[in-house]
Amino acid sequence: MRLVVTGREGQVVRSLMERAYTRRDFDVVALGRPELDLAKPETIAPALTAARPDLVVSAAAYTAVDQAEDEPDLAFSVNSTGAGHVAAAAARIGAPVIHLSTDYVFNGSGEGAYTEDDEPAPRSVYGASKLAGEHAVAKANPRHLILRTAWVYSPFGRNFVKTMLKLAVDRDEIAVVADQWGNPTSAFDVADAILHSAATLHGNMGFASFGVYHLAGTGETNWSGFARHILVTSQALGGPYTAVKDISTSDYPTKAQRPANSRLSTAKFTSVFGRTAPDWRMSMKEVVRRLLTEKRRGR
Ligand SMILES: NC(=O)C1=CN([C@@H]2O[C@H](COP(=O)(O)OP(=O)(O)OC[C@H]3O[C@@H](n4cnc5c(N)ncnc54)[C@H](OP(=O)(O)O)[C@@H]3O)[C@@H](O)[C@H]2O)C=CC1
Ligand SMILES: Cc1cn([C@H]2C[C@H](O)[C@@H](COP(=O)(O)OP(=O)(O)O[C@H]3O[C@@H](C)C(=O)[C@@H](O)[C@H]3O)O2)c(=O)[nH]c1=O
Repeated sequence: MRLVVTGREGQVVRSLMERAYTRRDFDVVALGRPELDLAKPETIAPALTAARPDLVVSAAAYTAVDQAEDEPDLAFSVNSTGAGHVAAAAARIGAPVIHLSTDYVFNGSGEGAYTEDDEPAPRSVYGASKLAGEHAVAKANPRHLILRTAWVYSPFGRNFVKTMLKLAVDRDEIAVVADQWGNPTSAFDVADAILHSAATLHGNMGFASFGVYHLAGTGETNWSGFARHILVTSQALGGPYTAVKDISTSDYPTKAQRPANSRLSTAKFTSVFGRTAPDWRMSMKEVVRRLLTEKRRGR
């Protein structure tokens, strides 16, 4: 089965390439700029058509949450218009699309974990552009899976785990918000879920499983708890450690507002696809171990 994925250097794209490398049943092709530029709609259909996908994975996005507040037009053109064109091109080729979205579509005032039936109401330009992207994808290609994930980390690109390990080297203490709750998710677990759901869709194309799903690491924490666990794990593996101080959102002003609660219920994905992402602490340990090993090897 040939998967064509948008983006080349993103966390999820690189994790997908790595996970598919050892599998005979998947051939993954990554398309990035300049041949596929989500901000240039005219590049999208030709690049996707030439790559001959059985299924398209729409993983590229404008992900700079604070910067998006200053560049709303670009964020919407990439995350909404561009995503819509990807889904439309896939439909014309006859391919389903798996599109990635975010917990930041919710406003965070809810109490428990959000389900797919809860009403999104984004607080940020990034969240609003991703919600508009969900609508554009669903309209352009009825054969879609929209996977909302959260707090993604990996050995690749920019993410919270890498930031904390870097800050720990020369800070005596890191102050981190303790009043925003969610589910840290390894990009490798997202990649595994994409491969699993792609195989399910391919094996049973008439199966009514298209729609919106939540897919995140099992277990919840806040950013401060996440930071503390990263650093304790790093210390246990011989890496950098520093203390973490709990602060509140008002002590850490940012351009974009983030939800106080963006926990995602993954029950629907589990019940339809028969799979649950591992506990976030287990997956995080593997990523920290790999980052420390790569650092020791000078990579
Ligand atoms: N990171 C997170 O915490 C979360 C991410 N998500 C969603 O998951 C998906 C994957 O995220 P993640 O892997 O972390 O993203 P990254 O930020 O790691 O990578 C984004 C990718 O998108 C590419 N890209 C950006 N703009 C364009 C463009 N105009 N045309 C083509 N490609 C472009 C980037 O290319 P280049 O390398 O050239 O810049 C990069 O390869 C996204 O849809 C994101 O919204 C959802 C929840 C959490
Ligand atoms: C670096 C740092 C961040 N923070 C806070 C700011 C913010 O509230 C929270 C997370 O910060 P970051 O900016 O690293 O993460 P952020 O860019 O908000 O991460 C989001 O990215 C997008 C793409 C998503 O889709 C989301 O699911 C989510 O993962 O931690 C601290 O309190 N102290 C710190 O030293």
